[in-house]
Amino acid sequence: MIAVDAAPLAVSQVSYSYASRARSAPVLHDVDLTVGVGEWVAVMGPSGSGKSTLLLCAAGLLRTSAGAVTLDGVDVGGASEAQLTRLRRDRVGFVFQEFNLVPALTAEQNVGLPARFGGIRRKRQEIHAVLDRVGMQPKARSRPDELSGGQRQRVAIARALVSRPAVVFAHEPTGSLDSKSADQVLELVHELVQQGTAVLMVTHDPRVAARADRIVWLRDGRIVDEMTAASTEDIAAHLASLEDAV
Ligand SMILES: Nc1ncnc2c1ncn2[C@@H]1O[C@H](COP(=O)(O)OP(=O)(O)OP(=O)(O)O)[C@@H](O)[C@H]1O
Repeated sequence: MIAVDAAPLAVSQVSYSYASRARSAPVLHDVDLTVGVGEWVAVMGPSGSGKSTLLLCAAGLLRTSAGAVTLDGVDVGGASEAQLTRLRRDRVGFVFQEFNLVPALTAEQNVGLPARFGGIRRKRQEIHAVLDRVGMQPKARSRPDELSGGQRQRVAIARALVSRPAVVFAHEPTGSLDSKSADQVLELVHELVQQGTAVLMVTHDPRVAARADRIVWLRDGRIVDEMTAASTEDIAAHLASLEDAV
């Protein structure tokens, strides 16, 4: 068991209410969650249970209404916007379907981008080596609109691999992919985890969650269950039982 203060990600007693629904019940209630070095945690639960909100709070993209988030040793609630920007740029990776790559830049430029923001120019050789690892070296000069969904996700993961972030936040990383591309993306996530990165991933897909070390179940904004080493069938059955209970 990893001590909470040594974990790359620690969410402690976090609650969250959207301002537009301030009078209604919070969307997250007293959530506690720790992701250790080289640990892959999947968040599952019925639609509207608060998975995306939890991910955004954990990544410091939403300021929590109560509780604390420690990301790579930084108290997110006490950090300035500039500190948060640096943290996200240097220590955190995002694999989100919606905002993965900069459309105007080629694959190789996208992979080198976080370092450029930090004033570092990565060697082309290093970028091409990592693109090669994800099978995208031949497309190094292509822009995102010239790539398939799976190819774009692979470039996004190459960017995370090269930056060696402490934590990667992933939201439905295989959502729009065919099963072969999805398998490739999951294999790359596994490589990230082996490299020591902590991964927090929201997914609806039991096959994806079955690859994680641990599954955390949300219902009505609360953690109601945890599973380790679960089969796809067990996960699907548990999801169905929670959905029926909603
Ligand atoms: N920007 C927002 N403003 C107000 N309410 C919101 C906002 N975003 C989400 N909600 C509400 O907060 C609750 C949790 O939403 P969230 O998107 O976190 O759930 P989810 O488990 O990720 O859902 P899904 O599986 O459908 O993506 C829902 O009731 C949703 O309607």
